[in-house]
Amino acid sequence: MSASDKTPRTKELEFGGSLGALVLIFVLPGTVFYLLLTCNSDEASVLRLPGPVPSLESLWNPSALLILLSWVSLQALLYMLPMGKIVEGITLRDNTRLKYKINAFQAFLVTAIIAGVAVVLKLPFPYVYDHFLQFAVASALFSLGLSIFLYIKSLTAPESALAPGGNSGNPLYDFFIGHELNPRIGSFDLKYFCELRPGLIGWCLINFCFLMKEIELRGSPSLSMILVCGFQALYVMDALWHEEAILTTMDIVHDGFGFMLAFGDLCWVPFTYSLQAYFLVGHPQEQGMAAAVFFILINAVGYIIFRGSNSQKNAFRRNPSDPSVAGLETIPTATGKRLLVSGWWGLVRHPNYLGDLIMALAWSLPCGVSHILPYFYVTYFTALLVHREARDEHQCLKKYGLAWQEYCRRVPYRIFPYIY
Ligand SMILES: NC(=O)C1=CN([C@@H]2O[C@H](COP(=O)(O)OP(=O)(O)OC[C@H]3O[C@@H](n4cnc5c(N)ncnc54)[C@H](OP(=O)(O)O)[C@@H]3O)[C@@H](O)[C@H]2O)C=CC1
Ligand SMILES: CC(C)=CCC[C@@H](C)[C@H]1CC=C2C3=C(CC[C@@]21C)[C@@]1(C)CC[C@H](O)C(C)(C)[C@@H]1CC3
Repeated sequence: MSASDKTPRTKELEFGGSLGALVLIFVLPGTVFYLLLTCNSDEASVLRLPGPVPSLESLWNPSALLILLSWVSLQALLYMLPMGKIVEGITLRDNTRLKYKINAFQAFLVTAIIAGVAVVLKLPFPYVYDHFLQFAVASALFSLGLSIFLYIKSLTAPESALAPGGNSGNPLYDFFIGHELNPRIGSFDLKYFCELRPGLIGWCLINFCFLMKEIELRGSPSLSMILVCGFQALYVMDALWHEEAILTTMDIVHDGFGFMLAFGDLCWVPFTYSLQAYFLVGHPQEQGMAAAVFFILINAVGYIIFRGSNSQKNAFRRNPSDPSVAGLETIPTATGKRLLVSGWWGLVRHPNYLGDLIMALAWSLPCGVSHILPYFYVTYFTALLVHREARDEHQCLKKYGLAWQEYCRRVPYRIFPYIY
């Protein structure tokens, strides 16, 4: 291996370095349980402590762990089935390119058919609502176990396979960010698998279980529940349909696979992103048709900006002469790549984040304005994307230098036009 193949030491630590990583390892699971316990209480007030801490016995349910393991195994099986195409990822440090299976959307369809059969067989979907906290505990333990396995595995990985963002030499920090970039067992890519399948498809299934719980309690699903489940299902299906696009995201290209993404993908996403539907079961909200149309319009505006900008950049990066982007104004960079300065990417520097945030708001509005809790997602997501934008900005400045400065001059706003 030549010296340039080796992953250099990570010098600039993010998230407050190893102390920040230590705090987040406790704060992230703590937040999940705080939110779920609050949502379970009658008042559902984030400003009050959610009553007594549940006993350990009430948090632990071997059946929940067994169902979770069966779920992950089903998704792993669907991932491995010989369906879908194979594509290559970006070029790695050792000049190789990994191959990835593109079949997440098919996995979703098969899962939907299995769920449909389970409805006909009258399987007890509301069980997930009744034991939600126990599922969250099982999932948190599973992601912790996976992160420990990933860190131990990374200790025997070649130096070129380590993540540029998670090779600081500090075990705690590297455990949190992820030490190895693309950990694989044979051709099974653990990070790529976890990024979209068990968590995102699981999020949709959890929402569906909550909808079934509403039917059990009230005879039919509420309009609010239908809107929340519909909006979020559209978002998940969109992500699965455009699976190939995640191969160029910073999660796949820069961050390793460690506690942050393992916990994020397998516990944080399914158990906090489903909070609106969880809230609606215990705190029903009446919404009229006019309000529903308004929420659908907001979601549609967000989706058009999100999808339009992501597709524009993906088309441009794949082939700058593609007729859909060939007419757009660009600026050259020293790397040979160009930057778009018109179209969606001329509006703000992260139009895809703007669209994502508008959709996030549309997912909370059907839950009414009496509680703050259903607005957790849009609040957290704003913080996540502002932080993510700063990380990306830093990387782009390093990568493109003067050209990036010129882009910032031409497109002064980061996410919100004329505001930020
Ligand atoms: N729901 C959720 O929890 C989350 C959703 N997301 C969503 O994921 C999607 C992907 O986000 P993310 O991975 O953060 O990053 P982006 O898709 O925004 O990609 C950023 C990269 O795009 C390229 N780029 C930036 N500006 C330009 C330009 N003007 N012209 C051409 N290329 C440009 C640069 O890479 P290069 O030049 O090297 O190609 C830059 O590093 C977003 O829609 C985001 O909202 C993200 C995080 C969480
Ligand atoms: C607070 C915490 C635990 C941080 C971990 C962050 C993760 C939850 C997110 C990092 C990037 C993500 C992406 C998606 C989900 C959330 C995480 C994993 C994503 C799969 C959602 C669907 C989108 O369409 C997407 C595919 C663009 C997106 C990719 C990034």
